[in-house]
Amino acid sequence: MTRLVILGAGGHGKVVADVAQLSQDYDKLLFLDDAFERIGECAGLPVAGPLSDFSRYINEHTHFFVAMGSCAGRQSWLQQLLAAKAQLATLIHPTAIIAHSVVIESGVLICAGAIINPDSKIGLGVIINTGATIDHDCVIGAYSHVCPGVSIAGMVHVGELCWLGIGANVIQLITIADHCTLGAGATLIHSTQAGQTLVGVPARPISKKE
Ligand SMILES: CC(=O)SCCNC(=O)CCNC(=O)[C@H](O)C(C)(C)COP(=O)(O)OP(=O)(O)OC[C@H]1O[C@@H](n2cnc3c(N)ncnc32)[C@H](O)[C@@H]1OP(=O)(O)O
Repeated sequence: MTRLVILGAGGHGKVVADVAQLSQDYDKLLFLDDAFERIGECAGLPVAGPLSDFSRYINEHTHFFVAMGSCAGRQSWLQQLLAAKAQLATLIHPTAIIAHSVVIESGVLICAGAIINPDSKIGLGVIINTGATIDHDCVIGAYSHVCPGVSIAGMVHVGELCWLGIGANVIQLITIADHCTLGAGATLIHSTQAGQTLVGVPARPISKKE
């Protein structure tokens, strides 16, 4: 028997549970969430306790998955799981199309209809969301979230903890530095500096709210 413990029982958790069930790799699934008493169940599965309970479930037959849309939240809980030597799952929807040479690290979710072309690398804890396309020779840095419908051209390097908003486009050979946010629908045609938020077509930086 292999069990999957999903950390986070929100909307993203439902998507994660659905992909896990379609994989048929798991006999038993359950959620942990700090709002477990209020939520009770998610996608018909039990929400058994708070996130910090994860260590109670660690054994050789249990995998863990962090189902949090927040890049920082995924980073924090994945680091705690790795420190506790928990086994991390990688979940890939059966309709995703992934070239053989693609390297995918652990804790990654690849959603329905995503396409990843040859020699791309997908880092720890990354989300490649519904219908996103990553072309050849790209690197997606750890904990980044490529939102639904994003199109990334060839040889693009995305840093860690980046959030590429729904429907954004990135032309070839761009480097997106760590901690950048690309707004919904943006088209990025120049490389970025760390921590920038960029919006529009072509994408330009906006200042962050205090
Ligand atoms: C399955 C899922 O649900 S995955 C989640 C998918 N969600 C997304 O992709 C959301 C992406 N987020 C966005 O696009 C956000 O608007 C952000 C992060 C870029 C900016 O958010 P905030 O920091 O709150 O900025 P705020 O809303 O105050 O806007 C600041 C300015 O940028 C403009 N702006 C914000 N987002 C965009 C955008 N996507 N395109 C163009 N302009 C934008 C605003 O109109 C505003 O302009 P103004 O100062 O002239 O009025």
